[in-house]
Amino acid sequence: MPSKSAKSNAPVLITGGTQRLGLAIAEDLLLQGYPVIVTYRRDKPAVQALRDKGADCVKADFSDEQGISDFIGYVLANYQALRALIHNASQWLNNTALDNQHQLMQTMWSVHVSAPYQMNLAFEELLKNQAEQQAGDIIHMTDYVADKGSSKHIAYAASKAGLANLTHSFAAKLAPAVKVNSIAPSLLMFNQDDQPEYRAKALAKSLMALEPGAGEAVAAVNYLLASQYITGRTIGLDGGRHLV
Ligand SMILES: NC(=O)C1=CN([C@@H]2O[C@H](COP(=O)(O)OP(=O)(O)OC[C@H]3O[C@@H](n4cnc5c(N)ncnc54)[C@H](OP(=O)(O)O)[C@@H]3O)[C@@H](O)[C@H]2O)C=CC1
Ligand SMILES: Nc1nc2c(c(=O)[nH]1)N=C([C@H](O)[C@@H](O)CO)CN2
Repeated sequence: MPSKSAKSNAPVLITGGTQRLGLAIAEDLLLQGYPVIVTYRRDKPAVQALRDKGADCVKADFSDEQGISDFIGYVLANYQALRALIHNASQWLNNTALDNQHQLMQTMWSVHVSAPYQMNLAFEELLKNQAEQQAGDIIHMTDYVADKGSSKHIAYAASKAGLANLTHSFAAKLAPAVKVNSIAPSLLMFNQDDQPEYRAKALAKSLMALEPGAGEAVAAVNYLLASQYITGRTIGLDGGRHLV
């Protein structure tokens, strides 16, 4: 059973929950006593480690329609309620990541917009089924560049803007049983292959000029889960980048 701090024994579903921010969120919620479902694409040690902690780890690729449909079918066949749905899965593709620009935009749209859109619709009743005491939650992990754009990640930024727009529509559609919010990070965690020059430039983009780590995202998720009132809003985790 979940700890006192966990308001419901319905699971939290985190897409892309086996590395970096998603993994940190999944591990924190497991420690609080929430049941957790995570999705992953690539096998890695964290998958078994999460299974050992009781998580349901489901292999799923949201870059195509069948992958999204298969995953939705699995959840509907195996679960009757969800405490929260956290759309974290993402590919940070730059403008030249694929030769075919149509495929690049399709992939970004599929992972960042179509998959969250279809899951939000398909899981509406599951999120409402647990709302006896606490509203259910949908959290969209967007990005600072959803508002500002990105010259090097154009399709990525556009798709994150689409995801941010889903927050407005679904907040209005699902209230008051379900709250729907975005978390819009800028730099939280570098990638292992980020070079010193890139790191220095990235740090200089914000007033705080630091790499805070996954804890910022974990704290923001917990704030939203605990709130009775916030919906249709975006929490910016960007170190004051908008004022630089
Ligand atoms: N890290 C940061 O500083 C920032 C992060 N964000 C956002 O926060 C979220 C988490 O960031 P971060 O932890 O760095 O994310 P990652 O780049 O580490 O990706 C998270 C997960 O998404 C999964 N994923 C990728 N493509 C697909 C796909 N086609 N179908 C299903 N799953 C997929 C991956 O699964 P697998 O590993 O199994 O392939 C991966 O584990 C993302 O939405 C990101 O855009 C925004 C701004 C800054
Ligand atoms: N899916 C991902 N999206 C983003 C990542 C990432 O690693 N995976 N990283 C960033 C950067 O940190 C950027 O915010 C600062 O350079 C953006 N999105």
